[in-house]
Amino acid sequence: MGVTPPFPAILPVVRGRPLLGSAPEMVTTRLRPFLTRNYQKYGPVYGISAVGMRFVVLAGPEANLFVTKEGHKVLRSEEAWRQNDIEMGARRSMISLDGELHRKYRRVESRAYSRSYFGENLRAALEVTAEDLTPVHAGDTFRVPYWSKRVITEQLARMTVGGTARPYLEDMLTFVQTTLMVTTTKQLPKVMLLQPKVRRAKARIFKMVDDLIAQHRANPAEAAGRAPNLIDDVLAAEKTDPELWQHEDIRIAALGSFIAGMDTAANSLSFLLYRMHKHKEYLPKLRAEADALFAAGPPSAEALGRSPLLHTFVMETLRVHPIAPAMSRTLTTEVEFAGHRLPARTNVIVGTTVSHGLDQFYPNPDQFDPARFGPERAEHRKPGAYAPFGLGAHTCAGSGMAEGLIMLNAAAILHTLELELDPSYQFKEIARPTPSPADDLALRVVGVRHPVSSLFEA
Ligand code: HEM
Repeated sequence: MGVTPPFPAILPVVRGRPLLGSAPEMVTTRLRPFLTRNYQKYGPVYGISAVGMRFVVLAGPEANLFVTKEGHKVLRSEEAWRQNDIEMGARRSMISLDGELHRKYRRVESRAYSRSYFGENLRAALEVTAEDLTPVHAGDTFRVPYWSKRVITEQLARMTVGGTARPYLEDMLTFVQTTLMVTTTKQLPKVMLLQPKVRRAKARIFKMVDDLIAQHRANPAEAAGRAPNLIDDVLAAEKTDPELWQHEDIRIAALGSFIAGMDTAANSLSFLLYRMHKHKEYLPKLRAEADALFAAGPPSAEALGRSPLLHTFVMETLRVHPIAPAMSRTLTTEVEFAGHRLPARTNVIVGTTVSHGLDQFYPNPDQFDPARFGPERAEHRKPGAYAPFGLGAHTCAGSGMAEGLIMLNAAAILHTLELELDPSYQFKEIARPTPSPADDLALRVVGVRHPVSSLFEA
């Protein structure tokens, strides 16, 4: 981050703790309630400081509408993500770019993250789910966060880069989580990147991706008679614009689905599994939907999206447990927002999910209630009310893939297993760096409802 201009004179400023400022509240598990409390106290714009850094928060529906309309003209992503590129050995990546270059990268990379691409590769994703459900038996303990990470990471590997992440799961988690916690959320000191296990993980992951890139070069999709994936798309772009795509940039692009999608989608799936079994009155209906989905073999992506209760459950889970509660940006120019003039170079935090906790949109917002998203109430439809996938130019490029994977895995679990949450379990969240249920979240396998093979049988 660059030098932060002083706060404008009349801006309300949150009083933080001595030296630390509001840093302890900026951990991702505490950020949304903190930004929401201060939105309710000060309105849509206020200042906060954290260990000597100043940020201006733009929050609530006002901020969401402002970013949607004006964000591409006045907000820059580079400062927030540059350190991550450097640590990943790249010159640039989709998320750290702005303007025309960002649009170019996004055009190339987003096809392999899209809903339709997910639909074309659904069977490959379901094969991974099946592999990881097969060893589960009645009486076992189903470790929710571990199972979700293992399955989603492998699904992303097979679908987006045509490889396997099985031998690299621990390396992938160690490298990506530590790097993001140092460079992006800044909750760990830089020295953590020097730990031997992080350096070893980085070397192994880079080798895995470099080998995949080499294999794709040697066997282009068309010649090999297979459908192109993310690496093929990037290599095709390199051919037309070699200066834009040097090896390091291709490598970070190939790692993109893991950096952006592994923890985000897995943690959301874990929250969903927790919610489905905590609010167990919904389970009979959820199981009936899942059984109908698999009645004639694997469902289509469209059928998954049309499952009314499962879909609203996912939406409500993303409202209550958004894994990216806010976005970090820099103002490229002076702007006027909610009656305040903010100078160029101001570090802003856009509290995109503050609206998720406001009574004006979601009556009784702390209550988990999937019916909010049903056609009668559609509480999320009001402008600026719902943004679990961010807003503006950098809105999640993988939202279609994420929703598809989360719903597919949840439906397959509902169809095959009867799981139960211990009623005495005390739910805890951790920030690594995105919010996740704590590692001890587990469900008891009461029984097997249908064999895993039934996921594929017509
Ligand atoms: C429920 C799961 C997910 C959530 C809630 C989520 C949320 C987000 C958010 C909020 C952003 C914007 C970050 C910012 O502006 O600073 C983002 C960006 C992005 N996400 Fe996701 N994400 C999820 C899963 C995924 C998956 C599975 C993929 C890919 C396989 C993915 C790929 C991306 C990419 C490539 C970007 C950068 C887009 C750009 O810079 O233009 N995400 N995501």
